[in-house]
Amino acid sequence: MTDVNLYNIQEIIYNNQKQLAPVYIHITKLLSIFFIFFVPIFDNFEKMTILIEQRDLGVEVEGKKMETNELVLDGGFPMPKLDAHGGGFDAPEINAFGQSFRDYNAESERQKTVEEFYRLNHINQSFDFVKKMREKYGKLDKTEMSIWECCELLNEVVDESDPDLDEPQIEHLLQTAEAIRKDYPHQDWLHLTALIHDLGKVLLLPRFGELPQWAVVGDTFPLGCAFDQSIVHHKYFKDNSDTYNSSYNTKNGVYEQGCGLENVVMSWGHDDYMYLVAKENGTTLPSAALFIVRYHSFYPLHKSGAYTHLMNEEDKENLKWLQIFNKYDLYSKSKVRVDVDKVKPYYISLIDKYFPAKLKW
Ligand SMILES: O[C@H]1[C@H](O)[C@@H](O)[C@H](O)[C@@H](O)[C@H]1O
Ligand SMILES: [Fe+2]
Ligand SMILES: [Fe+2]
Repeated sequence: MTDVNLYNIQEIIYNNQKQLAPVYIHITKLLSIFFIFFVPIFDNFEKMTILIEQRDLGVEVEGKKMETNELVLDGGFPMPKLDAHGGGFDAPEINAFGQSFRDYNAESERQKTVEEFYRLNHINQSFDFVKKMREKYGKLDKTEMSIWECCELLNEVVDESDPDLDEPQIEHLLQTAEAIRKDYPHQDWLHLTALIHDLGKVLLLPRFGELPQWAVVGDTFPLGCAFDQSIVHHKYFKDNSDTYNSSYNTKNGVYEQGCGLENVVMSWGHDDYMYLVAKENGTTLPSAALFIVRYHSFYPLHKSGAYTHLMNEEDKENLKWLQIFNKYDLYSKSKVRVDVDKVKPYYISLIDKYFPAKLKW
């Protein structure tokens, strides 16, 4: 009896399987179609999301929206599409103090220090002041040292203009470099650019004349033409004498449309100084790297799209790299420390590749 039942059950299953066979085949076919056609589409949805996100970083240049994901060549350095790093860097929404990044009006103790910084910065940065500083520091007669020695000096430097970070600056250099290295593993020049971009902050140290914070850090802006409304705490320019100089207070001021940023006098600080150091010591870094170092604090341009009428074609190309870099410079700021000894050999090898052993500062 049991045997018969078992046999019957087996037969039922067998018959069912025979009947279901075409259904199974159908399901298998459907699954293959799904994997062949739909999975890549879903994959692209993900990439599209990234592209849209990146488009917000685009800046309008003479009425034309510049896309940061265009494939372009820069001095022989192929520019990867922004989605090439497959997801990439996740920009956090809040900084280490629980506020959104670059919120210059958030109520906090730090906000007061930052605002006071910008008050002094906006009163004192003038066309004449910058001319004098460029001449003085352009001599590079302060000291001689390697790039890594300079990184170590930044152990002692804290930036009062920064609402998002109060760690020693060497942490910031390594955090930026490591974050960009993760997403752009083959662009070693970009890793090194990140490492050196803020080295100019040594101007705060006694050996470099101990300049006040307002002459070293903070966002930068052009002198010799009108101060754009997008500059942080713009109101303090009312006490800057350039505001009342009729040669300097028009849209173009002393410049011509499209003259190129290299002909524009920028407020003095760590960007321009480090650019001078790198260039005069004969770095082999590409022009996009020098552009990043020189204009990374120029938020009115790369974030707000102001002053684009002063750019030339080369600036427009380089701006795309700057906008990629900026994301890492800003959003990698955190309390998570990088293991300096672990990453040091890698950065030393890059320094050897792109810089002489000793530089004049
Ligand atoms: O406070 C920050 C800091 O000083 C950065 O190094 C500079 O590049 C930024 O533009 C500035 O806003
Ligand atoms: Fe900076
Ligand atoms: Fe920075």
